[in-house]
Amino acid sequence: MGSLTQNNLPVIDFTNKNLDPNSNSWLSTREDVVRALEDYGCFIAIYDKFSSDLHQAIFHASEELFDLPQEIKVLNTSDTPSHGYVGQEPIIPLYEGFGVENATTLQGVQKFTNLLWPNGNDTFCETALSFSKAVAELDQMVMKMVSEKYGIEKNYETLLGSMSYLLKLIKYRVPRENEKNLGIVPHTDKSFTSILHQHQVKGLEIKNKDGEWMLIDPSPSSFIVMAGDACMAWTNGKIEPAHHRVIMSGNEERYSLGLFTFIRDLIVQVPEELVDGEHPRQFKPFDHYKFIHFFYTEEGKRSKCAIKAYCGV
Ligand SMILES: O=C(O)CCC(=O)C(=O)O
Ligand SMILES: [Fe+2]
Repeated sequence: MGSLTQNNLPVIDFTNKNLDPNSNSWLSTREDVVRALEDYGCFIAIYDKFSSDLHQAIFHASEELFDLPQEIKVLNTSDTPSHGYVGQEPIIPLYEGFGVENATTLQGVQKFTNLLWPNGNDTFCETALSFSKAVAELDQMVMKMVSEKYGIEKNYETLLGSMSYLLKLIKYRVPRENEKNLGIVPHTDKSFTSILHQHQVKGLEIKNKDGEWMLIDPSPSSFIVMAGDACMAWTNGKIEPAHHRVIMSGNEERYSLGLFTFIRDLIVQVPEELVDGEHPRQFKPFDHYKFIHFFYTEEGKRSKCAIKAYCGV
């Protein structure tokens, strides 16, 4: 168990297992999950909770979305920076993304759908909702394992009550002549956790322990589970987020999806269980959405590690 790797990144199988809490497979998977997150800040989950039909359907829906005219696309706005439509940004000209807030609720997805398709789009709505729910289930399983291992389940349950889910649908176009092939600059996610899913075209690279960039192969049952900056603060630095980037190669446009979790309307604190003489508190209590706003200030963008700059002790 846990010995499988892809380009040196751990691969953890969540399929065909009895993953009831306290079962043997739950406990052994829990060990693998925590080790992977502590060592790499991420892992590749093999997860077949949804069918390959859903995989096809969600990317089909995504193509349809990106084909909308620009004046419709920009209707996808948000009070939170980068949670709405982002496109034609000078530092990442190949990148285009939509944000669906509250994506695990019918209300959230419907709000998005009704905005972009005034006559409705039930297929998009159903597909995006099923996808978000299935991926959120994986996220909750992973973080329950982490919280059990650290003895902070109660604290996690409180966070869970305030969790909000952002679905991002992302497209990278092919670079034009004389344009760089950088899809997205190296970064760590500002989320609590992120789960990425790719469609056919490679491009996602994750930095491993040795500082090498690992290219992650797409597959309909592969999901990249990553810790975000907020998870580092919550775990008092036990789990550090992975640096990742997208590099385009070849002549095909690339589609990807991400489900990002954020904690809304609750001050996040390092659990007492993770603080002792040997492990002093490294982060002050913080508001996750205020942290995101901070990240998009000049000071936030300039900082080497935004979460430490924002609430590090
Ligand atoms: O497109 C991808 O695979 C990565 C996207 C990403 O890193 C992000 O949106 O934060
Ligand atoms: Fe990212």
